[in-house]
Amino acid sequence: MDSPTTETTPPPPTLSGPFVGAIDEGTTSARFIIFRAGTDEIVCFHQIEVESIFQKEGWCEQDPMAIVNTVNECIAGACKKLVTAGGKVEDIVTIGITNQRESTVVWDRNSGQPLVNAIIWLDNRTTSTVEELLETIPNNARNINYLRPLCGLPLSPYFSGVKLRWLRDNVPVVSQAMEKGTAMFGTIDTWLMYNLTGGKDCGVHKTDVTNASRTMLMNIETLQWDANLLKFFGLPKAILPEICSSSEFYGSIAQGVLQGIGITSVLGDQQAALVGQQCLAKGQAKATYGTGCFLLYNTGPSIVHSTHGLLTTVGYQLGRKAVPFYALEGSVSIAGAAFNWLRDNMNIIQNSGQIETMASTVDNSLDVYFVPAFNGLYAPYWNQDARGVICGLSEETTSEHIVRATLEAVCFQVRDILDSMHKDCKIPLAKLMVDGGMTVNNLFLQLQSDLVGIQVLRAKIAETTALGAAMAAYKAVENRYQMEAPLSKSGPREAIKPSISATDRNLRYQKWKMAIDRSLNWETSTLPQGEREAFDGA
Ligand SMILES: Nc1ncnc2c1ncn2[C@@H]1O[C@H](COP(=O)(O)OP(=O)(O)O)[C@@H](O)[C@H]1O
Ligand SMILES: O=P(O)(O)OC[C@H](O)CO
Repeated sequence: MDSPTTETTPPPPTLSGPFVGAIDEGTTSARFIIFRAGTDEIVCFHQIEVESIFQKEGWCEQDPMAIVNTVNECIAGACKKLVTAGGKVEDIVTIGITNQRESTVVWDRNSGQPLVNAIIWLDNRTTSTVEELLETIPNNARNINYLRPLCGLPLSPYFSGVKLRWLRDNVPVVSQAMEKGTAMFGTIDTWLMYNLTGGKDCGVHKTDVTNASRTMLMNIETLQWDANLLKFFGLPKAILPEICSSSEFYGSIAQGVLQGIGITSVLGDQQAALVGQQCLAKGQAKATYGTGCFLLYNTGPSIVHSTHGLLTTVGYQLGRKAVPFYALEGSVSIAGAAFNWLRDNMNIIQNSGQIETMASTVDNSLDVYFVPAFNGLYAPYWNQDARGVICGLSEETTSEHIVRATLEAVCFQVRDILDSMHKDCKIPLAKLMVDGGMTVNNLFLQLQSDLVGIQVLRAKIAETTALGAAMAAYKAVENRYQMEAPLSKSGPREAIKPSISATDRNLRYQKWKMAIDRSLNWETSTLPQGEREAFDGA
């Protein structure tokens, strides 16, 4: 018979801490990942898809409460797995937040409830707002780059300031709350932080420099909200969160399984991936392929203003007194999202596991080029009136060719960006570090290497975004921690090298450019006079 002590004493934990947790709230899914502190070892994680709502053509929303609930479920799920695996939740020393950027939430200060659905970053409803704002630029200049010297960004529906202005102009409950001083604005990091730290009762209202640098409202040099930018957009400062560094104490979790644990990092997901890939020195770059694709090139403490369509953004600031590091960014709005479209709208695939299998059954895309400009084209074109086109269809074209052309479309968009980076920075990249959901696809990485003519290095772990948030969070609580130190699974990364000739590559890129030409300005293109009359008369 067991002794009484054996019966009452819990088994000793078999998984020892310290651990660091990271919330990664992406466009397609949310996850909570628990790392062994100071390493890239994932102890456990829990992931749940987040539903997007498409009310009208070009619109994309998410329910802010569903985002919070999903994140809480992910936290509970991962912590349960930790305990099942023999770990202790108390050994989670801190947590970080990383998030889809630019997506905009407005809520009521008194109730803590959202006033509207979150407008997601790739939502295109604000094209008319951009047009109206362009009209206000002095000397009738209509220059999308007018605000670049202040915020590093072109005027585009992509950024939060434009979305916020649209809400002010089109949703009375928001404009009234702005006037009364009861509205609060946040990107997804801020909304999560506010809810996790107590909501209307004691929730903190803060963001970090990387997320703030995507609003068009923050001055890229001072890293503070800018009076001239606020005036341009006609927005009140009182609704904005306090801007903090990416690695410092923000607040403590108010309830639930992690109650009392501090939140000590916030980074936009692309900047978090830059950190997670350890691109911590000037000249290093990474590309993350998720819903969209985002290539960030670390420019060190200097601000480089692009003249070739890239964004100037904050890379990270790891501590209140730390020097901010900047980045040049090339943003592609539709990358993995094109496969969601093939699945949900076209029924060409049923799941992402089929993508590589299908695309591998054909040797090439049979001269099919797909520009998935569903919501316009971001870098380097910044053409909000572009729309998707599929060119080169023939009787022989099959769904396999279209799937392969979709993979190639992401690769060509990355080439567009790398060409711009080369022009802006003068030094061509020798290697590209890659991560994100699409990089499990081996064929895709080979195509990326082939179509750009560059060595592609796959990250050791897929979750570099969460890892970056965990690294920045741990840095804030453990000052002996060296972020540049090798991570536990480091060692040589898998390298994929180009396997086609430069002539072939350049020929195919020229065809891509022809497809791009057909996609640009589609929305506003007018029919030739005769055809217009025939159309109107029909
Ligand atoms: N094997 C695959 N091949 C190509 N694309 C894939 C594959 N697996 C997933 N994806 C795409 O990757 C995206 C999800 O990646 P993820 O990094 O989780 O995105 P996010 O951070 O935006 O939520 C989806 O759009 C999906 O279509
Ligand atoms: O959801 P992802 O990972 O494609 O990232 C979204 C970006 O942050 C949008 O700028």
